[in-house]
Amino acid sequence: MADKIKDAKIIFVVGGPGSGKGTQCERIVAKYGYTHLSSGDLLRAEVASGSDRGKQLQAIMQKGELVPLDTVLDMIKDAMIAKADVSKGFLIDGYPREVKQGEEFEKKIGKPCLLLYVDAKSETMIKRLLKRGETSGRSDDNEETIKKRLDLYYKATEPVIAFYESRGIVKKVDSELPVDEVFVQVSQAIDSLK
Ligand SMILES: Nc1nc2c(ncn2[C@@H]2O[C@H](COP(=O)(O)OP(=O)(O)OP(=O)(O)O)[C@@H](O)[C@H]2O)c(=O)[nH]1
Ligand SMILES: O=c1ccn([C@@H]2O[C@H](COP(=O)(O)OP(=O)(O)O)[C@@H](O)[C@H]2O)c(=O)[nH]1
Ligand SMILES: [Mg+2]
Repeated sequence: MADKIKDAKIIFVVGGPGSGKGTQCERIVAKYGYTHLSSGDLLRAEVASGSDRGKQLQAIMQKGELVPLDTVLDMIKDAMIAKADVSKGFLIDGYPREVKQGEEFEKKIGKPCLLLYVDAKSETMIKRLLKRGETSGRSDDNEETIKKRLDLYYKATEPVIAFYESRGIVKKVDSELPVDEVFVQVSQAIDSLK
C-alpha cells in the first residue's frame, strides 16, 4: 500500500475546533480534486454504525477528550488505502492532534508536504460552534464540551504546529476573514506546492 500512497501529496489541515477546517477542505476538494479525510468524520461514522467500538468512541468524544492514537491512525490508513488508486492528494483534516500522532503517521504512512494552519481567535471559534450546534446534531457542539475541546487544542495540538514549523512546511491562513478570502490564501499555499 505504502507505494501508491507515497506518490500522492499529503496535506495536514490543523486548527482549533470550529476554525473552518472542514469548510476549507470542501473548497479544496472542489478545486483540486484531493481526497478529504476528516478524522472527526471517520470517528463519527464509526459512532453512527452503532458498533461497540463506536459506543466507546462516543463517550470519549462527548467529553471532548482524545480517542487513542492507534484507533484514529488505523481508520485514516484504511481510508487512504481505499482511495490510493484514484487519489492525487490527501487532505487529512483535524489530524494530528498531538505531536506523537504526527510521528506515528509518518512512520506508518508517509510525510506531509504541507501543514495548513487554519487560524481563528478562540471567541470566534466558540461563536461559530454554538451557532453550528443549533443544527449540527453533534453531541460535542455544546458550551461545556467546546471549552474542553479548546483547552485541549491549545495544550496538545498547538505544539504540532511548532513541530512542523521547524521543518518549514507550515502555511497559516487567517480564518477570521470571509470564507472566500480564506480560500484565496489556501489556494496560494497549495499552488506553491507544484
Ligand atoms: N464567517 C466565517 N464562518 C466560517 C468560516 N469558516 C467556517 N465558518 C463557519 O464556522 C463553522 C465551523 O466550521 P467547520 O468548517 O465545520 O469547522 P471545523 O474546523 O471543521 O470544525 P470541527 O469539525 O469542529 O473541527 C461552520 O458553521 C462554518 O459555516 C469563515 O471563514 N468565516
Ligand atoms: O484525531 C482525532 C480527531 C478527533 N478526535 C475526537 O473527535 C472529536 C471531534 O473532532 P473534529 O476534528 O471533528 O472536531 P474539533 O474537535 O476539531 O472541533 C474531538 O473532540 C476528539 O474527541 C480524536 O480524538 N482524535
Ligand atoms: Mg470539521
